[in-house]
Amino acid sequence: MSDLGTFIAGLPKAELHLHIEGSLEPELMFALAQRNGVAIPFASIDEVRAAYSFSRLQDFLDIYYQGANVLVTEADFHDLAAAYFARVAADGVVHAEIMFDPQTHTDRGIAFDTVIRGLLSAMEEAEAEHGITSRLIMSFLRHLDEESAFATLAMAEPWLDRIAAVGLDSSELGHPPEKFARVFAAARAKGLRLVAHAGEEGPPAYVEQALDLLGVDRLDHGNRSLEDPVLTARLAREGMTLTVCPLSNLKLCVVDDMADHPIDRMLAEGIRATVNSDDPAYFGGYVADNYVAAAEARGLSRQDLARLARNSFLGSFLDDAAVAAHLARLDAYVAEAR
Ligand SMILES: Nc1ncnc2[nH]cnc12
Ligand SMILES: [Zn+2]
Repeated sequence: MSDLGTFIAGLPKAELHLHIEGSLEPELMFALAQRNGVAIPFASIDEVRAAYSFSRLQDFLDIYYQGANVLVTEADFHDLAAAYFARVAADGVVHAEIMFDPQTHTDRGIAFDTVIRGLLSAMEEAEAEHGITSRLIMSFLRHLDEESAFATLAMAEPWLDRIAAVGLDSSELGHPPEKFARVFAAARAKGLRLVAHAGEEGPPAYVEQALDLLGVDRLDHGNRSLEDPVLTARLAREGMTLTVCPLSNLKLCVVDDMADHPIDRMLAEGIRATVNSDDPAYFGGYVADNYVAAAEARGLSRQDLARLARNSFLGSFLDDAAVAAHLARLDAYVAEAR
């Protein structure tokens, strides 16, 4: 590993933008397809990987929802999340706030309880085995209607003490945040934190809606905010965390080239940007790979990388004491590496 790679792998960090269904590696997809007798339209693992070529978000989503069909039992959800935690333990991840999409599973007859029990047991194990703490974010699929989101929130009722936040993902264009303003208000009233994807493919106006109509605590992606200088200044002024995903942006053509990635511009504008993997099994890398790709393409310094890791704790839903402890460990690591 390069010096840069070694520094990044050891840098304590939180991952704040990770869809657990997007960490389904082709090897596990095949194993689960066999275990559950589910047919998949691929003859080999190489064929699966060859299909991962996308020119927009929707190309990816079509394949991602198809892949999720192999997830059936509580053990499947457990194994999926356990594989993620084992993998990112090597990436310096000490805390992860992971999204799951209940509707992807409940709409095909899998019980909400099956999904969440599997994920929660893997999260408990990850803390014991890898020292990684984690939180759950329940994301609503924005291509579905408000009624379906409300039904999902109702299913989550017995589990609210184990869910940190709700999120909003899937096809952005044509599904503005305003469509979910009432569901987000209801989630807020139940004590949940709020995050939403906005400004990945959607315009700056969608980011404004996420802030003003949903009242999000954190913004997923947010790239297109930079098209609007007033919005850019507002995000910086309000200390809004952006969970940016460089390899995802490249794979989904949000940027044409990593050399054009705006991560350092976000930092220069004073935005609390973080680096995350989004759907690592589909986009060619886990969180440390995202730091390395951005650092190499944009010439990020160790100071920039430490800033990004620092932002990941500041933008997390951990309490102040836990954030302070992580920051102290991060500072010690950076001082030691000098
Ligand atoms: N990058 C992304 N954007 C929107 N929805 C998603 N679901 C999983 N990954 C996503
Ligand atoms: Zn995402």
